Amino acid sequence: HSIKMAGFRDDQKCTFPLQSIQDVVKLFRIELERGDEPNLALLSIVVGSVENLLTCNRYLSPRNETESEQNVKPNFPILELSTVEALYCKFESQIKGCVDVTQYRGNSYASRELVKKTSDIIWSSLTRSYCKDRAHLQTLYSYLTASDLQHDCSWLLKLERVATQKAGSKKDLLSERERGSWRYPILMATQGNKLDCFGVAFAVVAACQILGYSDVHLALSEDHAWVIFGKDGEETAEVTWHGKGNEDKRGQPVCGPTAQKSWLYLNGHPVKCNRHTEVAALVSGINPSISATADSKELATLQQKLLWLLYDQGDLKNYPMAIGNLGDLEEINPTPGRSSPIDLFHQAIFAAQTHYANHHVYPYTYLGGFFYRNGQYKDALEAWANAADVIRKYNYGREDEEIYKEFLEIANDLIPHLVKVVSNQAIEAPEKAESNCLHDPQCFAHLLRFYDGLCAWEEESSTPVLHIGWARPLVATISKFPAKTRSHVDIKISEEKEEKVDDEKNGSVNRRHSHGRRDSLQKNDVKNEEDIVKTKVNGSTNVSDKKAGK
Ligand SMILES: CC1(C)CN=C(N2CCN(c3ncnc4sc(CCF)cc34)CC2)S1
Repeated sequence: HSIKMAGFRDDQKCTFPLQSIQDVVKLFRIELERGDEPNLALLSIVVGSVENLLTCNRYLSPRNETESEQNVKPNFPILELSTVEALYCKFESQIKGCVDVTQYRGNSYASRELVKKTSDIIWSSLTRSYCKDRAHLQTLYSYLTASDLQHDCSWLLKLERVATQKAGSKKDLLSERERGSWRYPILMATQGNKLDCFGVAFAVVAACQILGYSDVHLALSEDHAWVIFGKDGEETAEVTWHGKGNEDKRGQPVCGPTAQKSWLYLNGHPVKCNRHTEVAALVSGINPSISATADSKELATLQQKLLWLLYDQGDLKNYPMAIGNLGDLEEINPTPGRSSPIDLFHQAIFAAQTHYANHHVYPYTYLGGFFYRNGQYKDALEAWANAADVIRKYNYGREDEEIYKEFLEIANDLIPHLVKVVSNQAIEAPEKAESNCLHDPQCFAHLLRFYDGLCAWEEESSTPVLHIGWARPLVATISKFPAKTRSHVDIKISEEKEEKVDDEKNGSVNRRHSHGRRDSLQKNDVKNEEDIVKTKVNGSTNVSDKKAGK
């Protein structure tokens, strides 16, 4: 008897075996367009299998045997239904085997105990020690199989190669399909569950979906993931670890002072996923990298097509990072007739401004990075200044290292390089001096606003941000702007009552004051009104006579 197909419907089964990018896109389309929820575990296993075959197991398929590893270009592996079903069944029986839902019967919403129990099952089954920030550990495929299988599998390959040589002719070469079905019992035999921190959170949500809890959803910040559940998704729970050397807080709600002011938790503005946004997170997490220098073109194309599918369904509207990922992919390989990278990055910014009160940094660093790579340096400086206008709303904490590194690289690597390039341009092409960044007061104004945001981030923070390592590049950068340019920047000192604009209470309306600068009070929650000396930093190109020393 064939194994009862574990909950796979005919319309899912009919797309197998998956042999091309189109086949995978078709399976996702079926899952996303049907009335019922898309099956997160199924899609994660499929994506993980394809990613593994296209990036890790390159030498496993016969096509690669003859050619050298480097120039091999398998167009696409064959993914059998039996392989996917076997892994799905393994996950389903593990979850259902460990959670006795009868003790949670009655309340249709998940309880904190259930979420914690599900997290414990995933957590306790992970391999003891492994490199947590390795690539390709984000899907259930990685959790249900072992990447060290390849080493176990080498004897299998030697055996086959010997068998093939003995057989002599090609016809005896086992087809991928025959070998595939033959080989997977080895897949099943080897334990070795590995997941990265995002993968654990995703696995918990996929497990809760299998247990029938449609209220358990993924919550995503720019560097962490947790779950929301209960009526209206009001409850939160940590289900995974974050960073290195931090005690995990699994089972605890996301709240309290750390969550309020730290960038890691986005001050109450995380992406709260539904099932479609969870599929978008899974697709965003596809990692095409084969090595530090090579990417799988097929996998990048698959990711791009799946993101456009989700985009067209409206599933990226409240997910700025996914739109940003699509913008990066479009820069590398533009899809005819589709939005340009810059349009996509602006859509990501709009999404962050609309849904998350402009509390996300990455939409601006996606845009800034694009302008930087394309030599549009003034626009890059403006985007980075806008990124700094976001981070000023937060207090820097010890778990915010990722965004600290992001700003460190911009300030101490990208901007100094940018300034070096434009100062060489000014020397090589003096006739173009007028359009040169170093002669444009607005560029200098963007630079000052960038650093002002970092200073405001540091104020009231438990941990300092800037130190001497920042000062040297800053001095070098400022000194490249001629005094004439610097003098054109109007720095108006205006004495005025600052009414306090509280991000939280006023729906975090980002009020601009009369002189157009973000109120740094927003994050200080100053209760009583104070005389605040506000400065205006705005590059005005019109030279006031006295300023020009006339
Ligand atoms: C402008 C950039 C430096 C380029 N890539 C960036 N990212 C790549 C993709 N990233 C992401 N893309 C989609 N969804 C998520 S959820 C998440 C937190 C861990 F769960 C990260 C992340 C993280 C940010 S930011």
